Amino acid sequence: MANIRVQRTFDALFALEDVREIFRQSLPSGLTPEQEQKVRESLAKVREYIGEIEAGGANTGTCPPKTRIGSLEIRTREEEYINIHPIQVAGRLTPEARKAIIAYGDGYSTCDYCRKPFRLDRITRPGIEDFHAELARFLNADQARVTPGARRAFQAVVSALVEKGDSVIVSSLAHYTEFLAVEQAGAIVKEVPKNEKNIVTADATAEKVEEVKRETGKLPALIMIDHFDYMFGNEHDVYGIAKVAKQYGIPFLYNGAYTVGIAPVDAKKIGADFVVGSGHKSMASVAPSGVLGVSNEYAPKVLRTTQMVGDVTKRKFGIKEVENLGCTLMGGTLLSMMASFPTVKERVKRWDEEVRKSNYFLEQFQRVEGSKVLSEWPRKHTLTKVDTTGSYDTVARTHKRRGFYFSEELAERGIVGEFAGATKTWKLNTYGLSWEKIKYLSEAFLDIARKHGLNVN
Ligand SMILES: Cc1ncc(COP(=O)(O)O)c(C=O)c1O
Repeated sequence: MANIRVQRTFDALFALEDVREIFRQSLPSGLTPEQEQKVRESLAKVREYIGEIEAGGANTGTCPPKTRIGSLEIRTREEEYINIHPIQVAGRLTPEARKAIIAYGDGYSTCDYCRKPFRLDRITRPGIEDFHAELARFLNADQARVTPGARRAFQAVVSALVEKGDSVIVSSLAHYTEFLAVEQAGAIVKEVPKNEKNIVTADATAEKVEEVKRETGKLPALIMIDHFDYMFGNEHDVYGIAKVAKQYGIPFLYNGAYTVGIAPVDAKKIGADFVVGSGHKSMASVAPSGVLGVSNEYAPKVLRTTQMVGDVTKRKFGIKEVENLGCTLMGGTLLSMMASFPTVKERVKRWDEEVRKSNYFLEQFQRVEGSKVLSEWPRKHTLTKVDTTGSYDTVARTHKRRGFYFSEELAERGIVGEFAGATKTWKLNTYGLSWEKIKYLSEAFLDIARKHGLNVN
């Protein structure tokens, strides 16, 4: 059953969009009588829906779920549930970003006032140029660009710096998109082994550099390391690894897919030549979006501009950047990132509190006998891999719904985002939950355990 007020909020927003569409279809001289009539009808609906929202009072009430409005399937997950999905939580939009999508959703909406020199990061209305400068300051990088996802930033850097047959060092917990960027360049990946605590260290990275040098007679062309990996959410020694990279004169790419936008990141302090972030993962932005910070040392290569001239037409393309294929985020994606940015800049200052909440929840979680944390402990991140083989999974073994009983128990309590049916090892992320929700979440896990006869300490 859906929540009446959430449902009607969507109904009202959609009816208002119908009104907007009528204005878009009308001539500059004004509405026709038929259009006037349609506007009146849609506004009457908006009033009706608002009436129902108000009548809901403090008690939200429920109504039959409506999954579609017109042809559009609606999604109310973030409104109706506590979402602990490992990769979704910090990409959740701010209200400002949602409004930005309404205002700038049209395809090339960023280009309304694009003037010479015709490049996205030089557009001043809306203030995209200023945003780029602010973004560079935020990352403490010399220059910044937006990209269609972190993966496209890896691709831009690798394509500029790595030649066919080169080696690129990545972590043994690296994301697959780093592998693909290297593969596309015709190079090969060399993984730094993780230690027994699932951490990638500076020493292990230096050993790998030596190994590559011995085997190929050449230094690796690039080192790319994830500050926090996606498998455990463990912290890796990016500061030490940056020093190793510097000693060998190898460019260092810091993968901040799990930090940029939620935790403070300072390219200069880290010693990174490149900082990559993911908008839809950690910057409250629409997908696909990402950011790339570049040092002045490498900007001439990675941000090189086109020199190509058409042999017949003699056309040239100004200052378009080759690795970025000219412009990147041309509509609602970028505007959502810009609209969320003030919130994002503030929220990174509260990272310690987010980590405290993560630790609090996991302390409670481990009170259920047999529930374990597989990530480093205490937590330094809100993304965590857990093992419930010795607890919730013991119930699943004989339950008629198998592992799905656990997802259903969580959903009944308004919690979603765990891997449905998984009761052995799985991941969760508590980022952005208030203390109230963290306590509710903790209690829900304990409650499910007690209900199924598990021991709670
Ligand atoms: C560690 C890490 N790096 C990079 C990426 C790719 O990010 P994007 O989807 O922004 O390209 C991911 C995505 O899950 C990730 O977990």
